[in-house]
Amino acid sequence: MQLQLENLVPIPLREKILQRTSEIWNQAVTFTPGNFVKIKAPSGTGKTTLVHYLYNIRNDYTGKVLVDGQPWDAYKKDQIASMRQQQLSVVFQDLRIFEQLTAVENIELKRVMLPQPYCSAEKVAEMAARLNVTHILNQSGKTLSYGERQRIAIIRALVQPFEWLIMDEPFSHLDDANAQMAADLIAEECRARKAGFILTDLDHDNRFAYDIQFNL
Ligand SMILES: Nc1ncnc2c1ncn2[C@@H]1O[C@H](COP(=O)(O)OP(=O)(O)OP(=O)(O)O)[C@@H](O)[C@H]1O
Repeated sequence: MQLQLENLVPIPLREKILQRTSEIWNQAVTFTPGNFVKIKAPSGTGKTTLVHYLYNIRNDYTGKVLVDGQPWDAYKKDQIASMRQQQLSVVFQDLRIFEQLTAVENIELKRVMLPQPYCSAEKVAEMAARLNVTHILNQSGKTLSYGERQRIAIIRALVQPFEWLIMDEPFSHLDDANAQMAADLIAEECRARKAGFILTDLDHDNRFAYDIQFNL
């Protein structure tokens, strides 16, 4: 799946953005399939806005987000739903854990979405062990700490097939050791699928061998 931006500018941030230079906003950008992409920016400059545009849950922009050469609004709802099941996965900054479900139910919801699950239940258990969250799998979503929610949201994003994984500050609640374990798992899962990712973050980091980095 090819993702491209063509002169993308968020309408609410237009004045602010056009006063400075950005490697993303108001540019022609092609994200090469399979690449590990980092987008770095200080707080409040639009990382979450960009992630929401890429996943097509917000569209208050001028310019275009092109998916396989077509703007998002050229696709029908069922085509977009199918892309989100098969080609595009996401870790939102606000994590979106369903609080009325347990941690493992949050993961299962995504895993069994397809008639043929991409991952086995054993694989989920293995990922949970790697990220040190086995002991909280049956705990209610409501009671999870932010660091636990973040690791559950990462596993949930990894149980489906995808060509692109979009992640908004995915390690913001994790210490360095846990962040590196999560990064190693993400890199392995992306390589297994020959998939790429687009990750936003505040600062420079060496957690991944990034193919390309942009300043927002
Ligand atoms: N729907 C909206 N209408 C108007 N302004 C908005 C809207 N959504 C976000 N903003 C503003 O746009 C700016 C960028 O917000 P965004 O959440 O994308 O930033 P961010 O880079 O992800 O920030 P942080 O690092 O704090 O998470 C902020 O100033 C925010 O207040």
